[in-house]
Amino acid sequence: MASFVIEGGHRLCGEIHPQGAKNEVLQIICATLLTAEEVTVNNIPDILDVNNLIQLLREMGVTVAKKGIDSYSFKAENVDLAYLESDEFLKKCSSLRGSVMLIGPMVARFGKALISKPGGDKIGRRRLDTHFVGIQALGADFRYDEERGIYEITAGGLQGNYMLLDEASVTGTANIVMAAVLAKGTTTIYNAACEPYVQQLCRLLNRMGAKISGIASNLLTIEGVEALHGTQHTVLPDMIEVGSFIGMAAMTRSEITIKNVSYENLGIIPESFRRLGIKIEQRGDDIYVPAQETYEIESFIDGSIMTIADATWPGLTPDLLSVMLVVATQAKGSVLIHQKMFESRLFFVDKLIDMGAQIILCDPHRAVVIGHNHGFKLRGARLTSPDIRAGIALLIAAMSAEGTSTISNIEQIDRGYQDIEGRLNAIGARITRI
Ligand SMILES: CC(=O)N[C@H]1[C@@H](OP(=O)(O)OP(=O)(O)OC[C@H]2O[C@@H](n3ccc(=O)[nH]c3=O)[C@H](O)[C@@H]2O)O[C@H](CO)[C@@H](O)[C@@H]1O
Ligand SMILES: C=C(OP(=O)(O)O)C(=O)O
Repeated sequence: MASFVIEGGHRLCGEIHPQGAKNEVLQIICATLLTAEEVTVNNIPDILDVNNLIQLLREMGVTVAKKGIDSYSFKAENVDLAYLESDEFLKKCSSLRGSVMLIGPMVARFGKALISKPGGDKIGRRRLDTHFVGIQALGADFRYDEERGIYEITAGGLQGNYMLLDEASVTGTANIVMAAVLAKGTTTIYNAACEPYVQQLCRLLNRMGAKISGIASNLLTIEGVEALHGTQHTVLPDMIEVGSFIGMAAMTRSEITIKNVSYENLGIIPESFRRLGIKIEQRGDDIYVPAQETYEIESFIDGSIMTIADATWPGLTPDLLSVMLVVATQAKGSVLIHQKMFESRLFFVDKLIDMGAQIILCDPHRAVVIGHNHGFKLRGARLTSPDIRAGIALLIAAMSAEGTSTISNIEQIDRGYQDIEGRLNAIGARITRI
């Protein structure tokens, strides 16, 4: 298990480039299974979750070629269906949340998918009902094999249908869309998730020959087609990384420029940081964050205390709440952070409290943060990274703290952030991997 040793108190200065979006690329890579032709994907981040998924596809028989520094081509001409039954495949799926999105394409193209309970962050219950109910609505049979602990989905041929999802699940919507593109007839998905990840998937599928309309809304209509063909795709910048860098700049009182952020795809993220009092300037497609000695959390118009809560898109992504919480610890004022979606994502605040932050954890979903307004610096500490976003939030806390901190279990951070210490050290951080 690797660790980061962080010397706190150094300001950052300069430009930083966000990597390609993890949650988009996981969908896109799975979608390449929908055709026997070559699909080239650009701007793929070099991170653990993505590399594991690429490796999994290779082992499934997909021809994967590295075309450039961040470009790969995928050709799923000879998929080894027997491998998909093997314990080895199922074990690998269980360590990777993104593997759940193999179901849609596999059922659509080969009529069968097996999957073990997918991995990912341990941040509370993460049910898969939406995925299975949606694919069942297209005519697939679904069975849970208790002995092997696996889900088995089979279909003689999928048939388009109307469905109203019980929740706007991101990966669930992706799975159903990928199944529906090759189904007979028309599928309508109401209460579909419409995060940029899903939008990008739909655009890719349309370039492959699919007929999807309603992209960016919560009502998707998919006219099934006989087959899909090869194409090219470029992954958007990772909006969670962009948000993480905004928070990092504010917390360390640094002046940085985040390059090529695809501003139009950031939704409410910039405004949410502005509500914490952080100044952000859009400069073309870059975000400039000036050095700020202080930032003051806004109140609501009626004077009541600000709440920052997650919601499905175009609401605020839950993946940035840990970062916003940490940033609030040095703001002027108070804020209620309300993590509605996940049940166990706020427990890392105990570590921030040990570092000197003023936080009241009201319940597993809500924490009140009373900012220090930089009047008191957090203290360096020995920390461990419980999940990817708490990990980056703790890294931010450590970078702003007095003294040296150690963060263990940084594999959690590596799941989603490419060479994070290299990129941050290049603009002034002092982070060592041991
Ligand atoms: C690989 C990937 O893409 N992971 C992302 C994806 O996970 P994932 O697709 O697994 O998450 P879901 O969208 O299915 O749901 C996330 C959580 O929110 C709850 N929920 C969801 C929708 C809703 O309307 N109400 C509700 O309460 C679910 O029960 C679940 O606990 O989306 C999450 C929500 O943006 C992000 O945190 C994850 O980073
Ligand atoms: C929760 C996340 O990832 P995963 O869905 O892969 O666990 C995340 O990216 O914040």
